[in-house]
Amino acid sequence: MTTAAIIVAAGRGTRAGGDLPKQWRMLAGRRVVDWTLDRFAIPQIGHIVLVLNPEDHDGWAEFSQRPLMLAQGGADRARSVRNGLAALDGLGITKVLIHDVARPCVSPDLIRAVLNALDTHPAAAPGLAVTDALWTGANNLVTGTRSRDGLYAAQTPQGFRYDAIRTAHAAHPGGAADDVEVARAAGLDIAIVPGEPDNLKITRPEDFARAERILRQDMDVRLGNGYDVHRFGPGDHVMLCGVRVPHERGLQGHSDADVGLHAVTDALYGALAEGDIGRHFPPSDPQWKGAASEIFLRHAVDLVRARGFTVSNIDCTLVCEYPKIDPHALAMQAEMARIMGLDPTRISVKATTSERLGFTGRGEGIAALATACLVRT
Ligand SMILES: Nc1ccn([C@@H]2O[C@H](COP(=O)(O)OP(=O)(O)OP(=O)(O)O)[C@@H](O)[C@H]2O)c(=O)n1
Ligand SMILES: C[C@](O)(CO)[C@H](O)COP(=O)(O)O
Repeated sequence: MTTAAIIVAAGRGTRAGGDLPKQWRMLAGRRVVDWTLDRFAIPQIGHIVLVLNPEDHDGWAEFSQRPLMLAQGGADRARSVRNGLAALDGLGITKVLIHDVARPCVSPDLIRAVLNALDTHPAAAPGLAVTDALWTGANNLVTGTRSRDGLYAAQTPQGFRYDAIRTAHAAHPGGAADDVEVARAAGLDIAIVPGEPDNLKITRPEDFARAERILRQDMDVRLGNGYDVHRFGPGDHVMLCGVRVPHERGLQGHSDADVGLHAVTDALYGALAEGDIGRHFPPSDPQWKGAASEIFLRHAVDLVRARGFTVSNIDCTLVCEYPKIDPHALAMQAEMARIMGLDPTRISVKATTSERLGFTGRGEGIAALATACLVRT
């Protein structure tokens, strides 16, 4: 995939106030950075570079575990962008989008419109035609008027043919407000794509409330549940939530019989009203014999993303007397987070016995239940 997005997130957000730089603050239940990154999780984009401030140690630790590239921020926005562009060297990138982390309400439609415009132009960016009358002023008095004709408010993502913007940034003396300014200095033609009024940049404290209203207005929340059971048989380990757990017996099944991953996968399909694992991976099909259940979970997560949803959280409960789950629960959480490309704090793995009652109580098998919450904005 030769299209990349650079999300510049190294600023300090001084105008927005607050205890943390604005990208790390909560907005409609998630951090600003999470909203923005999710907007770019579309099939057309193959690589995402997140540009982080060297002081944001927790961010570096967290995002280095994710399927993302990281680059170090510079002293100003333009230098952060340059570092992001350099991180993409040698990957054969043809188109690149450059976006402010502080614009979490950007729509996937706008992202696609900018990308499409790059088929016919070396550069393209969203601009919002100015509709208000314009004045000059001083000391709270109007000192003049200006024509609004031909004026646009600049937005991001700004899109470029990669080689052209890499060369343009290398030649620019610095101090540009945005990448369009850099591209213009290099003589590139820049197409204006209609911007979106909701694609605001969080700049001042009051912008958080507006962004929150925008993100909540179209929120679509879906819940799904999953339930699965596998019977014990011969073996020396069980696969549970992606982790190999030593045990005196194994679980029987057509695949690797990972009852935990199956319940989570079914919860995701359920939330999308997309049936269950059996519909997507029929047990009658020999190619799934002994298959790693990670394949099923990845398929469900890809479907979630293709439908425009993100996984908000997962809660999985394993029901068995033995093996004891507690010593493995953190590894299971980490493994599911890896498979699903999620932060581990969004995934819960817990276990209960059934007080020696029923088939799980008699040690005949293991059951798993899962709930998934999906969100589309
Ligand atoms: N050295 C910098 C400065 C800014 N940015 C990013 O550039 C975008 C637009 O900048 P702005 O809104 O000005 O953000 P801040 O610089 O964080 O805000 P402020 O100017 O209020 O401190 C933001 O996503 C910001 O994180 C960056 O990556 N590196
Ligand atoms: C790039 C930009 O978002 C275009 O509107 C903007 O210029 C960056 O933020 P700043 O407030 O100008 O630093």
